[in-house]
Amino acid sequence: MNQDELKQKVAEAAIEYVVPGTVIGIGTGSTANLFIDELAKIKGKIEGTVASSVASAERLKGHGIPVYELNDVDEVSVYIDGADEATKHLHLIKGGGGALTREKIVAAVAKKFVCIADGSKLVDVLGNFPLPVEVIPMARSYIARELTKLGGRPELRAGFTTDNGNVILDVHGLQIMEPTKLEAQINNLAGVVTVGIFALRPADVLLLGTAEGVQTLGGK
Ligand SMILES: O=C(CO)[C@H](O)[C@H](O)COP(=O)(O)O
Repeated sequence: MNQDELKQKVAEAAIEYVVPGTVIGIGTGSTANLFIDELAKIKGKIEGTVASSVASAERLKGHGIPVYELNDVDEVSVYIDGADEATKHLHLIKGGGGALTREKIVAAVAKKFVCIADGSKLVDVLGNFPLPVEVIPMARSYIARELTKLGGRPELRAGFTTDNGNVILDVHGLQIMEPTKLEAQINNLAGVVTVGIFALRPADVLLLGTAEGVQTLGGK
């Protein structure tokens, strides 16, 4: 099976985690897109969704699935999203698609976070994938210097602006041995909006698409 087929398998498997009659949090990226397409088949069973990006909101609306503002919603039963890297501890790197801040907000609100990914995303140590950091534009140079002090090689994501009007620095060359510590450390830098480490609020469930089938890590 190729990567796209594995993504399709986990997108289908994630439907089991949809709680009928509730608002579902929807992530961003190619795997999340496949999940949206699956969700469309059962759209009558949910109250609606909140989306972690403008792109996902558009796709949901295209299927006729209601999309609410997060501020108008009291509860999100489950958040379903992809990842760029994941460990067996369910720590993640996210933000390859640039939606990390809204993804982290919806994940924080959700009662359960189900991460869906093809098996190639499972790693022993996070950091091979360049770590995205969303930064207020005026702090870009300062944050780049601070990230260099932490041992990384930050690169501005050229020509890219987030849905929040900010820039992204992709940090190469980090071996993230202590994800919760580094997440807090980078988040504490003045001018950082969000770092793409999801460890302080890890996934609750990780569904991995493999040639042998969908592997489930974490709780049900
Ligand atoms: O964090 C993300 C977007 O900001 C995505 O979840 C991540 O980039 C994985 O994307 P894909 O499902 O296309 O492999």
